[in-house]
Amino acid sequence: MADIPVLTIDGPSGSGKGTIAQMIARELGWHYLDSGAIYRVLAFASLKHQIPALDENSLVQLAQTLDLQFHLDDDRLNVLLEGEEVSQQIRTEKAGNAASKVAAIPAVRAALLQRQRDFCQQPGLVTDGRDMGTVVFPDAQFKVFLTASAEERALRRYKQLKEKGIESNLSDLITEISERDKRDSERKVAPLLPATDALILDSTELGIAAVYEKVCSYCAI
Ligand SMILES: Nc1ncnc2c1ncn2[C@@H]1O[C@H](COP(=O)(O)OP(=O)(O)OP(=O)(O)O)[C@@H](O)[C@H]1O
Ligand SMILES: Nc1ccn([C@H]2C[C@H](O)[C@@H](COP(=O)(O)O)O2)c(=O)n1
Repeated sequence: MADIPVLTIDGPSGSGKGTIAQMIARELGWHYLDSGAIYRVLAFASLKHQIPALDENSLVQLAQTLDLQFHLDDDRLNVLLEGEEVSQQIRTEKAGNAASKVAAIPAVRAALLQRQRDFCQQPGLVTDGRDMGTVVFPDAQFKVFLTASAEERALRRYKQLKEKGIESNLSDLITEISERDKRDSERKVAPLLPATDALILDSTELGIAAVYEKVCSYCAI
């Protein structure tokens, strides 16, 4: 793993991690891991298999055996659970919150660690999440922590939902995002935190193209 280049992009929900990570993975032809999607699929699968939220042993067993596939297309990431397309279902705010809750269980995180590391293959890996630079790939050559104000991130989510024809309430989104930030940042294991050697980028005032340019220049692409 040591000689495989890895770029980690961590940050809170809606900061633009996935957008930038996918752009760079496509540009370089590197593998792409959306680690948040794993937690989202796990939460979704636990509902599908009717596992009670407090049944940690069953959740861990599900995490160990989760039948999950990712395919990165030209314009989106396709996610399959047990062969069934779930890309849209796992992207709701409800699914994000459910993911944040299962992700706070230390044994669940431990069960998913090697699965994430297995994505590290030649010619390289771009990955986004909360603990990619701190826990999963601590030796990554390039680490970015991408952030933005909660208001700006909620506004991005509001526009994203509107484009999909889904009406939402901006102040509810700000509340949901802030609550998720708090849970992800305050949990005991692998909290949302910049790695000490990460480039910290605040994108509140930056568009996608400007963030992409800054990350490319940091990685000397
Ligand atoms: N710098 C930016 N300026 C404006 N809009 C942006 C910027 N970066 C991303 N967006 C938009 O914000 C929305 C959320 O972006 P994205 O899904 O990449 O965030 P994320 O950090 O991966 O979120 P999550 O953690 O919830 O998966 C998308 O609609 C995306 O197009
Ligand atoms: N490395 C990761 C990635 C994600 N999570 C948890 C916490 C998030 O709120 C949730 C959904 O992630 P998203 O798709 O919004 O990036 O999953 C985590 O704990 N660690």
